[in-house]
Amino acid sequence: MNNIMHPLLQLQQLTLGYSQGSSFKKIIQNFSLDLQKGEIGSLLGSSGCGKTTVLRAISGFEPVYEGHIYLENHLLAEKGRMVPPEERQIGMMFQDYALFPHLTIEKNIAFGLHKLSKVAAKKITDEMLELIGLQQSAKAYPHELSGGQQQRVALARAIAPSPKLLLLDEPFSNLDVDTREKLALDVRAILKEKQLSAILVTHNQIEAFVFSDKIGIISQGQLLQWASAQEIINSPASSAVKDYIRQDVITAYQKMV
Ligand SMILES: Nc1ncnc2c1ncn2[C@@H]1O[C@H](COP(=O)(O)OP(=O)(O)OP(=O)(O)O)[C@@H](O)[C@H]1O
Repeated sequence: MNNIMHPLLQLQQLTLGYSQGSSFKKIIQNFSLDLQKGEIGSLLGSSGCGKTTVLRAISGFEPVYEGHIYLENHLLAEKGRMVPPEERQIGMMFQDYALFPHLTIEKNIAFGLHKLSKVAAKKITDEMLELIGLQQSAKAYPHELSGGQQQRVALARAIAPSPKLLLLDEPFSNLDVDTREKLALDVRAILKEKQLSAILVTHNQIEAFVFSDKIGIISQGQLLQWASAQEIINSPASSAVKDYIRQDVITAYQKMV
């Protein structure tokens, strides 16, 4: 089956928002994008523009008021219909690691594998430990690792159950600048090695540019452009996009490619 004809994720004409008493506050409007299998996307925008709301609708924690969400052509959400989060096969990784402090690193990674046999879970856990380069820390506890190492464990735990899509909500933002850029590149390499599709939410332009195949620029609940970094630099969809992307980000990106 042709991936181009059937994107992994389709967001079609979404309206998202929150009920406030008897009224409805629209946060996201007319929001559409396609993510292909194996593609890494970012949603980039200033605080409060609605990035997390989109991620929460994809993961199944917020309802859709208009439009449709499809994953591998299966309808996940439309008005009045929500496939529960645990049935979506979508992995998640957040900024606050959310590791279990009383469990060792290997037990944290194996947490989502409880339906598998012990042998099968151990095989995947070992593979994940190798993927993130922390085999030596299997028996350690989270507090014994650095912030960057803890985020690697959070990544391993999120991808161990082989989700169809990984959602990352500002996963690098608690880390210092050097660590975050290196980790963003390491995580990208790991996702590419596993051919995993992902969407990152960030307000950090450099992070979005180095991490993603496609960048979605959101302003005031609207998707201004969904395109590769190079397309956004060469052909910004509007003056708002052109004004939004900082020159130092373009310079840094062009040095890297
Ligand atoms: N449960 C809620 N009820 C009402 N309004 C909400 C709720 N959650 C978020 N909002 C509002 O929706 C808007 C978008 O929030 P969202 O968290 O999606 O933005 P964001 O772009 O991810 O911001 P940030 O980068 O600061 O995390 C904000 O104005 C926020 O106040």
